[in-house]
Order: sequence, then C-alpha cells, then structure tokens
Amino acid sequence: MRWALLSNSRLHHDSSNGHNRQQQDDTPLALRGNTVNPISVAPKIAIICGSGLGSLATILDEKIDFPYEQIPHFPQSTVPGHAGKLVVGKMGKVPVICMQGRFHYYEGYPLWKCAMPIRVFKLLGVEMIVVTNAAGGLNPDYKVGDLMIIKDHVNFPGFAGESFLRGPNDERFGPRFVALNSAYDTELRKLAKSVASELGMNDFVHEGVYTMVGGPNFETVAELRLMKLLGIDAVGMSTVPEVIAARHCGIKCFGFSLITNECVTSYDTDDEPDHEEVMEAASRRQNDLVRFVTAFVDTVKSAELISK
Ligand SMILES: O=P(O)(O)O[C@H]1O[C@H](CO)[C@@H](O)[C@H]1O
Ligand SMILES: Nc1nc2[nH]cnc2c(=O)[nH]1
Repeated sequence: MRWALLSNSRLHHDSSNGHNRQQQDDTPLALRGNTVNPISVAPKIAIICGSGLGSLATILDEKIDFPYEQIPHFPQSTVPGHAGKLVVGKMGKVPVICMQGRFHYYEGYPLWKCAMPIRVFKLLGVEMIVVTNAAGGLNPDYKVGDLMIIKDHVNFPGFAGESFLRGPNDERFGPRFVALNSAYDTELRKLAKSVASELGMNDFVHEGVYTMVGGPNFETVAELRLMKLLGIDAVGMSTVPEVIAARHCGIKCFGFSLITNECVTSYDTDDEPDHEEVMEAASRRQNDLVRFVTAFVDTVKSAELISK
C-alpha cells in the first residue's frame, strides 16, 4: 500500500507537549492518495464512534476500511471497544467517514493529537461531524440506555489551560480565538429531536450538558456532586477536543451521549462504574442508535444541510 504525502504542517501546530515537529510534519494523511483504496467520493459527514458504539460504522454500504496502523504516524486505538480504523462508505445516499475508535487524553496523547483526525476530515471535504460517546448520567432523570443530545459542554481540561488549539494558530484552518457559544448546532439539535420523535424514542432521548474530564479514573462522589451543582447532565472523557477542532475549522457539530451508567453520588452504596458495564450498555442500545443516526443523516440530506 502506498500513500501520497500531504504536508502535515497543515494539520498540526507546533506543540510544547514534547512531540517531534518533524514527525508531525511527516504524517501522511492523504487518504485520497492511497493507490490501493483511494477515497474517490468526498465524505460529507464524519461520525466519531464512542466506546462500544462502533456498530454505527458496520452498516455502511460500499465500505472501505483504513486500519489506523496502516496510516503512518496516525495515533493507535488502545481502549477496548475502539476498533482502530477509519471506515468510509455510504449511509443511505450520504458519503460518510467513521472513526471506529477515537483517541483519549488518558491514553497518553496530547489533545492536539486526540483531535487531529478532524483536520484530516476537513481536508477530505467533511462539512459536519456526528460525535458520539458513552457517558455517566448525573441528571437524576437519566437512566442507563438513555440518549442525551449534547446542547453544550463544560471543558474541565480547558479550565487548566489544556486545549486542542494550544500553541501557534494555523490560520489556514481558523482564527486564533474561536467562539463556542453555539458549538452544538441549534438547527441540527432541533432536527435530531424531531427525528427521535418520529422514531418513537422520546421516552429515552433528552438534551443536556456534557463535561469532559481527563480520566482514566472515574469520578469521586465529591467531584460528581460538584458537577451536578454546575448543571452538568453527563460526564465522559472525550468529545470536547474534537468539537473544538471542528468548530475552529468551520465544521458543524452534532453530538450525543449514550448514558451507560448512573453516576454514584452517594457514599452509602457499593456500586462502582466499570468499562465492561459501559460496553454492555452500549451493545444493548446499538440497534436503536443505528436507527437514530441513519434517520438523522437522511433528514440532514433532505433538509439540504450538507452540500449536494
Ligand atoms: O468517550 P468514549 O470514547 O465514548 O468513552 C467513554 O467510556 C470510557 C470509560 O468507560 C472512557 O473512554 C469514556 O470517555
Ligand atoms: N468520566 C466518566 N466517563 C464515563 N464514560 C462512561 N461512563 C463514564 C463515567 O461515569 N465517567
């Protein structure tokens, strides 16, 4: 397999995280230039599959897989439930690219690397991301298996100065300072709610605020109580860097969390969250999620919210 080089200086800024600038600049990401399996049709939507949610990629027609280990310098998936490949194909009539496996800060990647695939997608012509994740439910109305359309986020790593955008700004992707007050597109959220309604999913679909923590540990009771006080509905360890990268380069964002566990906010219980429970909950809801995302993508196309 041969890969054409696309200068990666367009993808990354210099980082003060100890990463080798030369390696960054050498990273070949021109999937269109793959002479074995070129991406001939530009994907319009990128779907980032959360923990245990990889089945969203398996339903594509005319699928082509690009395992991460075959993409030089691409990060590798290390978390169970993240297969580690890009899958390109069609969801209905829409060309899409799925990340079956995302990158998390706790795996050891700096935030710029966690969300670097978003810039690859931008260069491939992607106009919208559908970002999904598994999350712990803080809102007392949420149950395991519920779906939360993300209305907004609280970026805890950002409070400590960590950002995908830290370092020199690459003006070719977007401005130094980026507005995030409407990061999660209002029109797309409205449309998703009407799709959920049409599919009879109203009793388990909510809208709320997601927060990202660094992980990999789950939260203490005191931390979860603090988050509740702040109006946070669900907590996870991802998504925010991808959304910031996307908004910076003008990609529209729609996101949802699958509530895989109820956060333990009391000291009077032996309940503990674990990753197996997270994956089991994701697996139980996969058929509904596939139905929801397929109908959403179809409606986005009909509403002409992506180009023809
Ligand atoms: O956010 P995704 O990738 O869905 O995964 C979530 O599930 C894992 C914990 O079980 C963490 O990685 C958390 O972020
Ligand atoms: N931080 C965090 N991430 C999760 N991912 C799935 N469930 C959880 C949770 O309870 N906390």
